[in-house]
Parts: sequence; C-alpha cells; structure tokens
Amino acid sequence: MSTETKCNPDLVRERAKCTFDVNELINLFYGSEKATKERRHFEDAVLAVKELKDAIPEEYLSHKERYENGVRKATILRDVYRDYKAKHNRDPPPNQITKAVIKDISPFLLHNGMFVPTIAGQGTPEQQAEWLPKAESMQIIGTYAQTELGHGSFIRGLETIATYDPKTEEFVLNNPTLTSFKWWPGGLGSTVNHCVVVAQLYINGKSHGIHPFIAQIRDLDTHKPLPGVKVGEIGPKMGFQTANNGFLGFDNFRIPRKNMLMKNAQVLKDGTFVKGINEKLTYGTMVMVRVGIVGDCSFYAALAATIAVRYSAVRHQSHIKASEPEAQILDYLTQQHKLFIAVASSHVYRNAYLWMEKMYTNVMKELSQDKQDNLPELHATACCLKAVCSRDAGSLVEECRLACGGHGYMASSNLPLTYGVTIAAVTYEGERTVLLLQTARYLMKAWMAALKGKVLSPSVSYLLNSLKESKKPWQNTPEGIVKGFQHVSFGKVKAAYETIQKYMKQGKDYEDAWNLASVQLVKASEAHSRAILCEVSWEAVCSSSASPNLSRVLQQLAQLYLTYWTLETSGDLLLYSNITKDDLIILRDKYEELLVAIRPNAVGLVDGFDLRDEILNSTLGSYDGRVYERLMEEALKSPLNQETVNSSFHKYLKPMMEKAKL
Ligand SMILES: CC/C=C\C/C=C\C/C=C\C/C=C\CC/C=C/C(=O)SCCNC(=O)CCNC(=O)[C@H](O)C(C)(C)COP(=O)(O)OP(=O)(O)OC[C@H]1O[C@@H](n2cnc3c(N)ncnc32)[C@H](O)[C@@H]1OP(=O)(O)O
Ligand SMILES: Cc1cc2nc3c(=O)[nH]c(=O)nc-3n(C[C@H](O)[C@H](O)[C@H](O)COP(=O)(O)OP(=O)(O)OC[C@H]3O[C@@H](n4cnc5c(N)ncnc54)[C@H](O)[C@@H]3O)c2cc1C
Repeated sequence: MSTETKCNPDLVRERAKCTFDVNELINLFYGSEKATKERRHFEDAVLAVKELKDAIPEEYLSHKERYENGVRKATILRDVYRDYKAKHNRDPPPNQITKAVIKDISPFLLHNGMFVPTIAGQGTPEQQAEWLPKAESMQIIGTYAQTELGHGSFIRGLETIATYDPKTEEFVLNNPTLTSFKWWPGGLGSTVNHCVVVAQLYINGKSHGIHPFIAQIRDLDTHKPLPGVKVGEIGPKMGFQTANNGFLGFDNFRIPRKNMLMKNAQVLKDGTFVKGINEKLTYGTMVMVRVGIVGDCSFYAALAATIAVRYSAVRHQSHIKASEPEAQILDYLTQQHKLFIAVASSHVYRNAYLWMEKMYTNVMKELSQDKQDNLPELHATACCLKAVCSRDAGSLVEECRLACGGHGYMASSNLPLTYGVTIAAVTYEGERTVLLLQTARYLMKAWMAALKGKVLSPSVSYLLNSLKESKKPWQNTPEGIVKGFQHVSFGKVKAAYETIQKYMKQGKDYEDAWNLASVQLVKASEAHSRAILCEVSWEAVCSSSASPNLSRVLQQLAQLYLTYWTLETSGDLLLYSNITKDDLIILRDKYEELLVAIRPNAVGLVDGFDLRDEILNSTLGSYDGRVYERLMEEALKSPLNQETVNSSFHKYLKPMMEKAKL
C-alpha cells in the first residue's frame, strides 16, 4: 500500500480516527497474518512485471485489440503463476490480482474455472491422468460449452447430439439446428483448442440424457478449426469484453469413446449404457462455481465500497450547517445509508461463502464414499445464495456508482465496468429465477417433511422451530431479528405450499399449480436465503476471534445488515412475524444510530479490504485520495487530447460552418 505522505488530508484525518487496528481486520478477513503476507507477496511479484502494465486505458482499444491485449497479459500472468508454483511447490494463495492485470475478464477464466474442474470432477482416474497434466500446464486450452442459442436454463433441452458408433468406438457430434449451436462459452471465440461439450447422448437411437464430452476443436499448431467444426466469437456485451465468449457447431465430428467423461455414467465399447449413481452429479461443476460466485460477490461489493467510501471522504459538496465549510459528502446520513450496507454486505457474503465452502467440501467427501444424502441441501443452498447475493451485489455496486455522482459515470472510476461484470453473475451459472425455483422445490419437500414431524436438514430445521415458536413475542435483538427472518421464510414457504394446494383443489395438476404459485415460491426462496445470510453472518461475528475494538465494529456492521433488511422488508415481517410498529420504530432509530457509529471507521473499514490501487483501478478510490488529479491525468490520456485539432474539423465541421454562411 502507498505511504500517507502525499495523501489527501481528509483521508489522513479519517485514518487517524479509526478505532481499531486495520491490519487485524485485514488478517481476519483473509484468514491469518500469514495468508495476508503470502497474498501481498504474490501480488508484488505480479505487479513487478513491467509487461503487465497497460500503456493506455483499455477503453481506448478496439474490441479486437482489447482481446489481444487480454490474451497477451493472461499468458504472462500464467507464467508468473507457474514460476511461483515451481519456486514454492504450491499454488499461489487466493488473490484478486487478475483484476489489476486483465481488468475485465480473463480469456482463460473458463479454462481455469470450469474446464479443468470438470475434468477433475467428472473424469475417471485414467481420463484425469490423460488430460489434467496437459490442461494444468496449458499445453491445451479449454472451456465449458453447455449453453446453446436455444437453451441455457433448461439443460435437459440441449440439442447438441453425441451419437455412439460402436463400429469405430466413437461419438459423432452434431448440431442439427441453429438453436443447437453452443453460444456463450468463455474463451471459445478465438482462444481455446479444446472444450467440454455437454450433449445429448444417443445409442442405437435411444436417448440417454446429457453428458460431458471432451472435444478438440482447433489444431494445436495452426489454431485453425478442425474439419467439421464451426466456431467464432459472439460480439460485444455489457461487460466480459475480454472473456472471448463464442459460438460452436459440429458437423459429423468424431471423437473417441474415451472422450466421454465417465466418472458418473459410462458407455461401454459395445454401446452398453451404464447409469451413474445419480444423474445430477453431471451438474457438479455448476454447483462448485455457484459457491465460488458467493465469494466473488464479496469481492465486488468490497471493491465498489472502497472506491465510493474513499471518494466520499475526499469529496466536499454543500453545507450541513450554513456556518461551516462545505461538508465531506460522507457526512450526509443519506450517503452513509447508500454505502455502509455495501461494506457490511461484503462481510456477510464472505462469511456465507466460507460456510458454503465447508458444506461443499463435506458433501464432496461424502460423495466420494457414495453417500448422497446431503447433495440436495447443497444444491438448494448454493442455488439460492448465488441468486440472492449476485443480484444484491449488483445493486450495491450500482448504488456505490450513483453515490459518486457524475464522476461515478466515468469509465476511469471503474464502477461502470464493475457493475457490468457483477451483474452478469445474476444470469450466468444459472439464471436467478430459475435457481430460486430449484431451491423452492427443496423448500416444498422440506415443508411436507416438517408437517409429518420428520427431522430436517440443518439449513431448513428452523421451519420446525418456527412451527413451534410462532406465538413467541418479537425480540429486538440480533438473535431476535434472525428468528424474525426465519419466521418470514416459514410464513412464505407455508403460504406458497398452501397456494399450490388451493390450485390443486380447484382441479389444476401439480405443474400448473406450481406455475401459478411461482411468484410466491421465488419469494419464499429469497426469504430463505435472507434467513441463512443473517444467521450465518451473525454467528460468524459472534464466534470471531477479533479483539474487543475490532469485534465492536464488526458487530455494528452485522447489525447494520440485519436492521437494513428488517426495514427493507418490514411489510413481510409485519405479515409473518410478531414484530410490531413500535419495534420497527425502535429499529429505524437503531439503524440510524448504527450509521453514525460506523461513520468514523468508514475509511478504516474499506482499508481493511486491502485492495490495492492497481486492483481498484479507479480514479476515485485510490489510497491517497488524489481524486481530481487522477481524473485530469486520465482524461489527458484520451486519444482526442493527443492533437490540438482533430481532422474531423477540416473534414466536417469547417465545411458545415462554411456552407451555413452561403
Ligand atoms: C469453490 C469454488 C471455486 C471456484 C469457482 C469460483 C469462481 C468462478 C470461476 C469461474 C466461472 C466464472 C464464470 C463462469 C461463466 C459462466 C459459465 C456458465 O454459465 S456455464 C452454464 C451454466 N448453466 C446453468 O447454470 C444452467 C442452469 N440450469 C440447470 O442447472 C438445470 O437445468 C436445472 C437445475 C435448472 C434443472 O435441471 P433438470 O435436470 O431439469 O432438473 P429438474 O428441475 O427436473 O430437477 C430434478 C431434480 O434434480 C435436482 N437437481 C438439479 N440440479 C442439481 C444439482 N446440480 N445437484 C443436485 N441435484 C440437482 C433437483 O433439485 C431436482 O430434485 P427433486 O426432484 O426436487 O428432488
Ligand atoms: C457473461 C456470461 C457468460 C457466460 N458464460 C457461459 C459459459 O462459459 N458456458 C456456458 O455454457 N454458458 C455460459 N453462459 C450462459 C448462461 O449460463 C445462461 O445464459 C444462463 O444459464 C441463463 O440461461 P438463458 O440465457 O437460456 O436464459 P433463459 O432461461 O432464456 O431466461 C430468460 C427468462 O426466462 C425465464 N425462465 C426460463 N426458464 C424458466 C422457468 N423454468 N421458470 C420460470 N422462468 C423461467 C428466466 O427467469 C428469465 O427471466 C454465460 C452467460 C453470460 C451472461
């Protein structure tokens, strides 16, 4: 981090009044002092590579140049990773330094994030031995090609066909229609030479559902598409410009039998199909990534909050009191209301991610022992937390952007790009509503089990408690609020279930009744997610090893999250819990007191995310607060400022002005 010598005086004052040790917060957030040290050390190594610095901001490059620059930097970054591993005999620590280098999304994201994990998770030991060393060392580059032009959410409806030919022991891949073309996979456009293709398996004219296959699609020397492969890039998007999303179609393209990833289901040489223990295990990579996305949400909320809080400490506008100088905009309570929830939410998502990661690891261990009991709970929880955290994080980033006024609209603030990238997660890896409806299926089953007095899985056991406790009075404590959110979830689950029953009594079949109740079902899933986020984050704060000074501030943040959502969803609480109008008024006052209590520590709290200037990549958010100088410096980099008179003056403006004289 930069020294404070050239720091904006407002930021110096803010840091002086912080009541806790920022380094303690950093170490707690990232796990330990050792983890912080190792992460910083790795970040230093990356940032020391001169070739990774951009000569001009990426926004001035063309679509093609931007991609080429992205690939260039991704390959250098990959060397730094490789060298680190060779030197330390382990992978680099978790870090976000790719953001400082690629800025948008790496063309290798899908290689590292889904291609390699799918081989590891869906391949037999022999298949792993064949492909993993090549993929991990980047001798081959891959992606995860599942979504098609016509189908993304409903993957049983995918149209790519893999027909087994027992004579040659090969699968023949075909995309018979336009809608069957793969569409979206990152890196597919012009980067990868391999992919995991998810296709419908046919043997002797019989369909056996969707399965993952490895296909080499480009020549390793020339990079030309192999015969029978039609591949290209899908064009500019809201974000993800350097992710190189692409399309792909096969025409009688043959791959050997061993290229079907066969850890779960198998196709024997003679064409016999052997079912796996659970066909949904084929969806495993998606579950893993959904868990990871909750962690990403923490990062994006932290990034936007750091930029907006530091900017708000530096920016002065108008007066709170006419007799005093112009106020720091951070002193307006409305500004605190916009920003502190982003700081608090980053901590909540981080704790939820760590909790989910544990659940994921446990279930993977159980699956390796053929025990599947907890898979439905993992799937349901990953779906709803991914859906709710990504949408909330997108809204928080946008609120931080708006809180920076006009300057938040500048690309150089890095908030527009951050919004584009954050909000993409609402759609990718499972569209929000679709995932919430998956969780709703689980909730309906849990509810039916609760009615029968059965034992429920831990994440839904509150449904049973709520059944018993519904008459207890409301308590205006954090624990009471957590219970309140559980009551809301309980009430919404019950109402959705009863709505389905009502339609069925009217003669509708279950599917139609489900559709008619689906707005309520989605809301029940959202309420369930909120109950989990509140419970998990409050428990994490209560059991943390922080010093009293830090603990006080972390508790304030967690309480802010609880009271913010109580006030946002007060209608639900009035409907489904025993909260009263008076309780809500007390909580409204409490919320405002929390904003005031957190205010002196606001800059310290965002410093505690330990995001370097290079990662923030923002004129508004740098550690030294030189906001106006950086805005001007960045503006001067515009190609339009590299010449005094632009040629368009002579070509268009002058002729127009002269014509106007005639
Ligand atoms: C630790 C983490 C580390 C790293 C990751 C970190 C960061 C991320 C890195 C990289 C990635 C970044 C960007 C990625 C870019 C984007 C990639 C993509 O988008 S890839 C494509 C993703 N596509 C989807 O997500 C599709 C969504 N659709 C589906 O998943 C399914 O179609 C759906 C589940 C909606 C429905 O499936 P279907 O077969 O129709 O099932 P049905 O509804 O009939 O349900 C049947 C039955 O099965 C249960 N079930 C469904 N899915 C699962 C599952 N995954 N696991 C377990 N069980 C499952 C379902 O609950 C139901 O059960 P019941 O019958 O109710 O008992
Ligand atoms: C930036 C980005 C990167 C991506 N990267 C990849 C990649 O690398 N590999 C890959 O394979 N895919 C990738 N995808 C595709 C992504 O996984 C899909 O877009 C996503 O799963 C949503 O599917 P869809 O586009 O078909 O949406 P749709 O399902 O068509 O959604 C449209 C609307 O229909 C509604 N809807 C659909 N089904 C239902 C239902 N059953 N009930 C109620 N409402 C419903 C949805 O709620 C939504 O409102 C990427 C997408 C994006 C945006």
